[in-house]
Amino acid sequence: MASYLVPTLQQAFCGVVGSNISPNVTDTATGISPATTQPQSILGFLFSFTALQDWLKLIVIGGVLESSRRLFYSAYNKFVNSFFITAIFDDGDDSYDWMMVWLSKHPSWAEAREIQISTNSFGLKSSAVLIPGEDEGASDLVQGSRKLAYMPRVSTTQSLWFRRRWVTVTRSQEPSGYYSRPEDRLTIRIMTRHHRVLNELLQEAKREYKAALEHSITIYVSDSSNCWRNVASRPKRPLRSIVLDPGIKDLLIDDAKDFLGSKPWYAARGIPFRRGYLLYGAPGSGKTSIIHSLAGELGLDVYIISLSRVGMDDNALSELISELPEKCIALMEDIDAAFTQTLNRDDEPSESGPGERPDGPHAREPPKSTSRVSLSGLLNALDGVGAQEGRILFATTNKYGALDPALCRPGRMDVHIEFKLASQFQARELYRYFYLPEEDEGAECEDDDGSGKESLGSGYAKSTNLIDLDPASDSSEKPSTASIKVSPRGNGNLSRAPKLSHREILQLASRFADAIPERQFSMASLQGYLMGYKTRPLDAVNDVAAWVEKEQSKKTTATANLDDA
Ligand SMILES: Nc1ncnc2c1ncn2[C@@H]1O[C@H](COP(=O)(O)OP(=O)(O)OP(=O)(O)O)[C@@H](O)[C@H]1O
Repeated sequence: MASYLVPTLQQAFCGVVGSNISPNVTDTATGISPATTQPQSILGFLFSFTALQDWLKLIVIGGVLESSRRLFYSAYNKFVNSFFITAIFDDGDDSYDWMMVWLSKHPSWAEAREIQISTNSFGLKSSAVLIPGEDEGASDLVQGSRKLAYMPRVSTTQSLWFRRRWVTVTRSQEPSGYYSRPEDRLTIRIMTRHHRVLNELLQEAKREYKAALEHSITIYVSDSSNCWRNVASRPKRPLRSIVLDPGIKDLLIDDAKDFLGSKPWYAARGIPFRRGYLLYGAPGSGKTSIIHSLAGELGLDVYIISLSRVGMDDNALSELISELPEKCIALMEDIDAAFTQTLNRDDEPSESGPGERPDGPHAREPPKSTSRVSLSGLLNALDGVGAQEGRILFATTNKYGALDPALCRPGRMDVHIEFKLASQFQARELYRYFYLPEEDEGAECEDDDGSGKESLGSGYAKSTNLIDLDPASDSSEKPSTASIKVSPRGNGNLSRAPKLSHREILQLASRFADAIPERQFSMASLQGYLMGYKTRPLDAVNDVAAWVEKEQSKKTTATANLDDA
């Protein structure tokens, strides 16, 4: 074919060249100029039968070559891939966050030459603020701050070693969703034939991620598309910081721990593996705080179910509850509000049982429901067929009496606990914890047995000159801020705190508690009062009687106004 094509093309080419040399020369035989004949002869040649045969041959040979090339590459890729496991992680999935946190700490990943700097939290909900080297000596996360992450730029592939296996990591952006918005994707290829190595990598990444969250709990809420979204990580609150009447905290923690370890027991008896706690009582008495603290103690995430969320109805609620993970705390705050929003949330807490409305002058009409979640929808969601097993449900309310008995029955709410206004015992313990937050358990015991030993762990340094804190003693000897030496220690407000011994704090705590009338003030209001005396424990005690008087007269006026209305 080539032997045929070459002379013909040469002939055509020469004709064209010739026409350029003497463009005005006309072919005498035909009367047509060569410039017009040459393209026609080329076209004629190209579509002649013999040439078409040659084209066909070219196409067939080209096709065979291309197919063999593709076949070879696909076989080659298959062969190479058989030595690798490829895992894809999409942004928005928890596993993506595990991997990103793990990778951001990996030396090879951080040594990339084309770097993207990121303050992203990757679900840890604490943005990175420290530049590497800026925080010598400070441990990450413990102080609530993380280092910036150095990451390879998108579309680059980085390689690293994991358990003597070669791993390549590629960051890319792929269009996703309705508007094809680019979303980050991580592709990890591990040189191994076993999923075991991938699982080990995932386990390590998840472990590190959890360790980063060790000092915090993760809070989830449902978004407008009815999916659970990780919205915050909160520092764990020590159980000791919540002061309840003796026995309540132990009851809650023991019961919840016992439940979490009893899955086989429930299965053997065919009882649905769920537990519900109803915490009711005065506002600001620690219901929400104890739930968050328990979540930290039990290592569970908190899923907040808001019955009054826009778009929440029976179906959405049931779907949300069925999507809860196996071990978690589901929290429904102010469970009464969804059905009784016409009631004032600040009404006196009801002493009556569920379904028993208080009679008397303040009794109201049965409240109308304003929520799109119906009571039967809620009941079904809590223990219907789709209800998740293994979850602990906490519900809180200030109006126990307004709740439907069906909602409170065992199986839905197994344990009911009342939270009352502060007792003197609580006031004393609150004061003590407020000014001695770092006191260890041992120190508490030492003092409780009356030995009067002082705590070395006290937030307040040991005082050499003990002052007389006995209120019974002569008023001229009563402690006042003027009689306390102010010793600067460290930076910030605490540097202005006086040096008081452990024993002195305890004595002040007792005096503080004596001034608080039993069950009249919420713990939140006592905490609010002490906040005004962060560095003045003595003034807090000296001024408390006046504060109590003022608050009581405010309450009397408010009640009188309510009666007049
Ligand atoms: N028993 C308590 N011990 C220590 N602090 C408390 C206690 N009760 C309340 N507080 C403090 O008061 C504030 C409010 O508490 P919390 O939100 O837990 O009360 P609540 O009972 O859930 O109130 P509400 O019914 O209004 O939601 C918190 O900052 C908490 O630190």
